[in-house]
Amino acid sequence: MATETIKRDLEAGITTDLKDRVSYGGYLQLDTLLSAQLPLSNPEHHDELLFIIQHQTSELWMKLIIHELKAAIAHLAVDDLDPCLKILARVKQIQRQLFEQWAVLETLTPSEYLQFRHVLGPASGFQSHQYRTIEFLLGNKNADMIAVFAHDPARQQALREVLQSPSLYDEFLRHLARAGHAVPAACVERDWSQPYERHPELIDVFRRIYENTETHWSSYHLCEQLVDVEESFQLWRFRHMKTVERIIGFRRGTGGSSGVAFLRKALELTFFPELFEVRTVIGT
Ligand code: HEM
Ligand SMILES: N[C@@H](CC(=O)c1ccccc1NC=O)C(=O)O
Repeated sequence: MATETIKRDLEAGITTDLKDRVSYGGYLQLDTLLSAQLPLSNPEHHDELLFIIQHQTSELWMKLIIHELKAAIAHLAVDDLDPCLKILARVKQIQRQLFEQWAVLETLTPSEYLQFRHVLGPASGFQSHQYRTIEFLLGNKNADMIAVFAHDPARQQALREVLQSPSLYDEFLRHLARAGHAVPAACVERDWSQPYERHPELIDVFRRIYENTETHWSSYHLCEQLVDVEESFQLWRFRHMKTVERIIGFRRGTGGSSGVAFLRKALELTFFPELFEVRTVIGT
């Protein structure tokens, strides 16, 4: 039998002269991106690159989530629900990428991680300003969280500004008030930097929406998108906690917290409490 060569020919139309033109690597700033992985272990530990890239890809996706959530908030502020719905559908898919990515890091064993953990010093994901920005944009306001950015006043100020602005949920409630729903005045105007307090009156607002879906279709759809986003966020937190548990057990974190116990407490936090509470009462 004749030997068959497996080869794809370059088509005549394929551009090969990219001098002074927009190229793949140039457009994407790949020199910058791919030179930003600098393991600290010496001699370099094989698995430190995995650790760095898992974090960097997570931070890139977080950058996009922030971009999208800020746009969603701006659309809600002018009662533009349709683009907001589309954005949240995208955010949900990015979140899926983020929580499914834990499977990659979970191939790191405790033995491997402990061989380079010491190079991390006091660094910790607790100091991720993008993660904290997302939490604030979604409405988990906690001024104490910005203390760890004291070494970087510009970042700390940027976070303070997000802390002091209405969250996605705040803007949704303001929209509902403008649309004629009986939203308590305390939800429409308040000190946005304070933690959100649940308002039982809102359960009736959401009950009306969930029991009259035809009349309130867009709001109903948005409620469900918010529930998706919260659930995806919780799945990320849960998988982070389980990954940490299997890699460092119940050791303290490099950031100084109790570790797994601290992460587990975050699972009790909720961004949109009334949207979960309404589920118990509709149809009753
Ligand atoms: C071996 C892998 C990892 C371990 C052992 C680990 C461990 C921990 C621990 C113990 C904390 C609590 C704070 C502390 O005392 O340090 C924490 C917080 C955090 N980590 Fe990780 N982590 C890992 C990977 C990641 C990755 C890949 C990300 C993605 C960006 C991440 C993001 C975060 C964030 C955002 C927090 C703050 C969570 C909160 O405030 O509730 N971690 N991590
Ligand atoms: N807190 C982790 C260290 C850690 O995971 C970490 C260290 C530096 C940069 C990001 C990290 N990721 C998440 O916390 C630990 O206690 O091992």
